[in-house]
Amino acid sequence: MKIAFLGPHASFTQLACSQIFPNNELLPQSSILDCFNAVKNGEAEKAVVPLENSIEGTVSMTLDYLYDFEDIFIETEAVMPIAHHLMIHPNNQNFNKIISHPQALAQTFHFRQNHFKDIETQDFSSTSASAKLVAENPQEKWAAIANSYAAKLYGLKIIHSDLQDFEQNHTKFIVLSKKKNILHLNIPKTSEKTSLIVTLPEDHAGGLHQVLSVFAWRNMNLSKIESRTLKTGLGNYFFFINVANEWHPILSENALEELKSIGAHVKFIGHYHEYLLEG
Ligand SMILES: O=C(O)C(=O)Cc1ccccc1
Repeated sequence: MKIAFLGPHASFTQLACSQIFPNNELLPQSSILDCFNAVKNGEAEKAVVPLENSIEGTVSMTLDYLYDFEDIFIETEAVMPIAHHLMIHPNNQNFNKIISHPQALAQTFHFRQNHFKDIETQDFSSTSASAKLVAENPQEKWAAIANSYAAKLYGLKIIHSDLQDFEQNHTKFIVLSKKKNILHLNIPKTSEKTSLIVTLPEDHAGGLHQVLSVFAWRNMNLSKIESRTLKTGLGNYFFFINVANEWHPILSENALEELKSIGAHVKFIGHYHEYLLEG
């Protein structure tokens, strides 16, 4: 099976992907958008992308594409511990710029403030892309923030380890597919959930309260609700909602019916299990 992932090789997403799909053909993509498109166009059967980090929060691009793309569903969610390291080309002694994925730069903000306050930073498409760039440009005095596997693969020297600002640093990765399918893996399972994207009909007092009450009186436990801009104007949002309980078919159908009857638009994103990966 062909699996797209946010590459190049040695990204955190690849470390997650190769644990979820150990014996499959992995197709590195240069952006999260390319991962969604690879599934949409049938170039890959599934894709793995990051959704949320325990320090920095949601990867907003992933949330936006879950809203934008028709018929792309979450099949599973996998949580992996994240450790960041600062690395340079072995021919260099020092550096004048740090490059990495914006999530990695954000997760190491305090470390950088304390140790390298005046050093310029630059966002890059992934941590492994920045490690690769440092390796390919020894004439530039650049450092990358990436994982230890990237340091090894691209021949870089780690000069600071474990830069993440909080000891507990985990990222949730999701598996995308065109099928409404539950992926069963042979690794420890932590929970089961359903994801929905809800948009309210119009701005009126109690609109969100009405939506939430649909779940509340059915005793359906919500484990996440996040608002995200619809990009149609300030103050217009969609709501990404996780229902934590098992998805009881009749109760859930009724809930969806009631949501429709109050004028809310509901997009089903997936019913799936959450697994725990190794770091
Ligand atoms: O850039 C990567 O390696 C990714 O896979 C995205 C990411 C960045 C930082 C933490 C977790 C995932």
